[in-house]
Amino acid sequence: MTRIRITDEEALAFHLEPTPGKFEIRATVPMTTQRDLSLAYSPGVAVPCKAIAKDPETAYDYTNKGNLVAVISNGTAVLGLGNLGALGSKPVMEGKAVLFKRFADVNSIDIELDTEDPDAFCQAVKLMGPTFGGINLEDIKAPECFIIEQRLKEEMDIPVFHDDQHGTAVICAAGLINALHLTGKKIEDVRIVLNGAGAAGIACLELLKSMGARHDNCIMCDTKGVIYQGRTEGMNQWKSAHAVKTELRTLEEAMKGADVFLGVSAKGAVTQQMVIDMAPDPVIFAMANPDPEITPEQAHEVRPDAIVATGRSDYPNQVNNVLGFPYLFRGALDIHARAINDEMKIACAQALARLAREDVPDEVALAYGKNLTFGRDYIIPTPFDPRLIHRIPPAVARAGMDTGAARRPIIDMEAYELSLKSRMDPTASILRGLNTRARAAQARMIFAEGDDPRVLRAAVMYQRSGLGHALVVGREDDVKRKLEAAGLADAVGELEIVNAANTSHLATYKDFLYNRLNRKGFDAQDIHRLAARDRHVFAALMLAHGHGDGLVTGATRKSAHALERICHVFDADASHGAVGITALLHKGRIVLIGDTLVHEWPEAEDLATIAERAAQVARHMGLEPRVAFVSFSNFGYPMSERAEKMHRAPAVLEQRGADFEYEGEMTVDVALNEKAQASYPFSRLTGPANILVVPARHSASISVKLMQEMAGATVIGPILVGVDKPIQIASTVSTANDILNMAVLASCKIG
Ligand SMILES: NC(=O)C1=CN([C@@H]2O[C@H](COP(=O)(O)OP(=O)(O)OC[C@H]3O[C@@H](n4cnc5c(N)ncnc54)[C@H](OP(=O)(O)O)[C@@H]3O)[C@@H](O)[C@H]2O)C=CC1
Ligand SMILES: CC(=O)C(=O)O
Ligand SMILES: [Mg+2]
Repeated sequence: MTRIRITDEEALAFHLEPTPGKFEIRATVPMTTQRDLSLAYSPGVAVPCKAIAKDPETAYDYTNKGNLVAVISNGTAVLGLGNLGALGSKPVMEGKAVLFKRFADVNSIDIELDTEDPDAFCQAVKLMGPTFGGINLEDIKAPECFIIEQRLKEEMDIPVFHDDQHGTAVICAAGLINALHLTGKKIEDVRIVLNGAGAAGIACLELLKSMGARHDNCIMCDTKGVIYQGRTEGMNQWKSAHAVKTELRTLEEAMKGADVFLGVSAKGAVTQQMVIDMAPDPVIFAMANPDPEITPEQAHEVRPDAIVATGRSDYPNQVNNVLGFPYLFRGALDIHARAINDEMKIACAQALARLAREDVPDEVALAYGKNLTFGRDYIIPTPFDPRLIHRIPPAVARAGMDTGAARRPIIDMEAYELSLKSRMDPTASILRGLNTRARAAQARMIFAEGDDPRVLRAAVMYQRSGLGHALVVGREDDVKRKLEAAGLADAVGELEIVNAANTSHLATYKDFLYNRLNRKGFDAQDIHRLAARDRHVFAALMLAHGHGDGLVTGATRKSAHALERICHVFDADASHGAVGITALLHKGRIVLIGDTLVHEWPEAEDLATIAERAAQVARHMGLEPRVAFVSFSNFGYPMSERAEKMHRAPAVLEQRGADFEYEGEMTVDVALNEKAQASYPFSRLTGPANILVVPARHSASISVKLMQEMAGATVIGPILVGVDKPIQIASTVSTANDILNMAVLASCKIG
């Protein structure tokens, strides 16, 4: 697996841009008119207030309570970094909140409480109860976390769940079920050593014991070594419950002959010698974050037979509570649960373990960049597995209903599973799939505008994300200076800087260009100027000669200018069938619009070509194309000279025998809205269109920019399609991330 390298600067920039932090709040109701205001606020709001006061259960209907979880910490055990204080924990808590949203569509807000006093903490959380459907406690150190959770559970009527305890325990149990399955060992027989007797450690051991692990077979260690019966130093009642009668005193001694090591302690707590001393087929879950007790490389170096997992995303087998808390809460919220009980946790662990043993669908393999099959390097589902959202919450909800935790049981489980499937944003998986394909392609990407800091940052990201090799066209001293100014001084040696002065191919490039342009009014002097001084042309020449696999340009000059320069080297104009397609991503929907780049005023034949090219892009993105030729009229009414070509384009596609759905002409609402479509039952579209072919470039540009500015849609493109080699043209307002996206598209050869 390619390890993704990130620098401290990148981590800070990620948190700083586009706005400080990781999320914001959006209204789900219209707030534009006087009427909206009267309904959302005074006087309309009085009606649900009175209804809730009369019947508190209706809060789940009239407020966001039922899908809102608080992530609450006091920052006393932030990951494995120790006590960083309430404010110091905020980035982790914001992170948990966005994970809730991303993976299970649970709205979540982080709350950092500035107290280490359990009484004050409980009092604050308890008072917040009415606001939330659930409370996720996070990164509170032991033993206070046990006292806090216990008390809040008793005093609150919504699920209170300490993620570091139970989230971790559930995932650890799921992973262990499968690791033991692979090694043929039984939980009743294995010798388990657990390092870290805190929140995570105590909960892990408790859950494993409830699943059959034998007390005498489990040795728990902390900073003072083995927790044995009679030990007095650094003890508390929760540790005492796991003390065993033993002569062992150190972790080193305990590891001799152990079958399983579970680490929820600190970086580097395990040595290679300890791993050497373990029993055959040892299971090692080094779960400390961000750095594990021992790295998989170190463990495998001395024990190739080990099954190793960590808490990190950049190694196989990620045993991290991110696989649990989003889905546990999703299931609990959907039954308006009073609590998340042990049965719900065990159901979650078993469902996760089962899922990992099943056949992995292609889309997961695509997102992960390799085929995953149940085995030593795949004992637990990956966080990006799209099946998690519709497989885990139903298991949790069912267990909650069976054990009396549900306030509002789910009647139709099948419908519930379907609703879970449609909750998640399909655009995310498309973007992820493209990234994975790019990573597999390992393309040498030419970034033509090495004098622009955004381009340089994109090139560095491209290379450091393991997408391939970045070739930057620019002057060495200039690139170096700009990288240093961007805080990326260490990237200077990583990028390959290319220019007319340091290439050995300039003469070949000039000959090629001369042959293409000598009858278009360009003399030798013009050719030299273009090849040696114009970076768009130089970069295109590199690409044409195979000195790179793809090209990104257009961040510093208008796209029309960049395209005109590229046309000197490639047949990238309308007459050769080149087309620009822009993807709009908004509210979980993807719509492609064309032509946004090449054809100024396409005729019916050109419109058919645009549809074909767009269909090609859609299929590359994993979408089944449905094309609508859009205008201001529907199927010939009102008649207009301007709409006529849109009316004729479908017939052209029919003649060409197009193998995708297309229809027109129609208005945009009929194209995109199923209900509006129902008025035209003869239409050949079987659902809302995902490709809009518009009458001209101005209407394309207006539509895209309107969606971007008014609706906040994500825009990818224009994607240049129909040229021999992958070339993508960014725009002058592109961010470094947009430019990186263009490089990914070029790398996937979408175009
Ligand atoms: N992968 C995952 O999903 C999760 C991983 N974790 C990781 O687990 C670790 C502990 O978290 P948490 O339980 O919340 O923290 P706590 O502060 O509650 O507990 C930490 C425990 O680890 C022990 N410890 C610390 N350093 C060492 C060491 N070098 N050797 C032996 N024991 C040690 C402490 O011992 P003592 O009692 O003597 O002070 C204490 O018992 C962190 O690294 C965290 O990132 C936590 C939750 C989820
Ligand atoms: C993953 C997690 O919650 C932790 O390391 O604390
Ligand atoms: Mg945590």
